[in-house]
Amino acid sequence: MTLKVENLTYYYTNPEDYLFKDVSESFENGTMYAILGQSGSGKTTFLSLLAGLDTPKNGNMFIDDKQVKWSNLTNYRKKTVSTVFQAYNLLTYMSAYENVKTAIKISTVKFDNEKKAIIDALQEVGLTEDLIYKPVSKLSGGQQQRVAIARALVLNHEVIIADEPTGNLDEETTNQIVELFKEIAHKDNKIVIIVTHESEVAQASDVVYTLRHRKFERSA
Ligand SMILES: Nc1ncnc2c1ncn2[C@@H]1O[C@H](COP(=O)(O)OP(=O)(O)OP(=O)(O)O)[C@@H](O)[C@H]1O
Repeated sequence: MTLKVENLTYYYTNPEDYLFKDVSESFENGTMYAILGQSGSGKTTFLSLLAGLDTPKNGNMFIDDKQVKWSNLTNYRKKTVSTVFQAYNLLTYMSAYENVKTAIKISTVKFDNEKKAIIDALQEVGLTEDLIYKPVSKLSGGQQQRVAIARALVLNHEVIIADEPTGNLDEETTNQIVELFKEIAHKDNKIVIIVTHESEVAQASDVVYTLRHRKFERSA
């Protein structure tokens, strides 16, 4: 699958003050992408367009050659893209199992064996059985991020987007989470796009973009 953007332009209030203009890039499955850039350069804004959470001032987005309608992003969010955040955004009073189950409940995905799908996703991210029924508030940051990744994986969407997913984690845990994202791209054949300011994440990625001077530069 290819996720393609064409002439993407975004500004908040003043068109002269655009964050980026006429960005045209393609994202392919089996590939991990990092997006770097100074604070305030517009990385999260760019990601919110790819995640179907906001619409650009101009430009188009395509899945393979099918145009995504900006006027109806619900379908795109339900079927194509899953997002992982820096602050995990889990329901902390619920267990890992229940967090993943809730994601299924609010989606359109149906499983013959839902319990197996949930446990498979939690095992894929390396959570052991003794952890998956505890409230996630009792888990470490790295373990909580694994739950958030399992929640994104269970729906089997083609595009996994992550905004500073290792921003709250120590170096060793960061490396483990980066390896996990790499496996998701390379073994599960997904498109993985990560906004980061960390060099470990960029070094592990197949392609690195930097948002600099309001332009995207590709450096790998
Ligand atoms: N809702 C908004 N209204 C107006 N300006 C905004 C809004 N959200 C963000 N901005 C501005 O747009 C610019 C880009 O913000 P964005 O969060 O995309 O940057 P970023 O590169 O992700 O930054 P960081 O690395 O600090 O998270 C910033 O100058 C920010 O202040």
